[in-house]
Amino acid sequence: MSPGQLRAALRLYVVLGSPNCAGRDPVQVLAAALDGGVTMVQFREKGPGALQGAARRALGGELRRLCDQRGVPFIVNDDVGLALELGADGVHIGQEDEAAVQVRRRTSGLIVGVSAHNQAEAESALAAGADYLGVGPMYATRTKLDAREVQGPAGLARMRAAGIRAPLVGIGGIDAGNAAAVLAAGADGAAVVSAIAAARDPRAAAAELSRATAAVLGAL
Ligand SMILES: C=C1C=NC(C(F)(F)F)=NC1=N
Repeated sequence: MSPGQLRAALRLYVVLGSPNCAGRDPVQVLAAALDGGVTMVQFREKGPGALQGAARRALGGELRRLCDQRGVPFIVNDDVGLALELGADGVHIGQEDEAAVQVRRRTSGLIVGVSAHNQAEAESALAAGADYLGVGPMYATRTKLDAREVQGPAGLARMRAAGIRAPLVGIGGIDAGNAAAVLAAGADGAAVVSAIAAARDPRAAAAELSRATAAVLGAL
């Protein structure tokens, strides 16, 4: 996938696992989100109640198949072995995870995304071979229990001003009401968890976010 294709894929990036789906079947929630127009998917089975072992692998396989059917890139969070086992299109790792350079070596050809909270982390991740950066938290987040301090879209704008040209996606507390500011700050897309996965109507929530992100990118 070229950097240009990756930028387009990052426009509306849903990140989810069973703990984020408000008790609903994550497969049904993802199918609805895909119908609503999400452009990339991250399987992040983490936090209280997360599946482990065979159940985790089975859910990952079902979500992978859904994305395959829709031609949407499927990324696995943290677990490189699971990403390889599921034939994922990529992996997303945090600063505390296996260094991007090791991951790059083990996953030749896969998309490698890395979380970055500041310029130094962004530069080291890109030097290690990251294909895109997840920058946040943009706003107060309901999902990540150990989130770093909220930096807002300004934090992402600072990275662009400092010369970071790589594909960037903002994450943390993003919904249809505040997504535009993240893209206007220079992000290629918005990564969304609860605003879609916990929505009463995930398809409608994804469609509203898809319109919001397309409108800003179209206007830039
Ligand atoms: C901790 C994370 C930070 N950023 C991202 C994403 F936005 F998708 F790149 N995903 C994560 N799991």
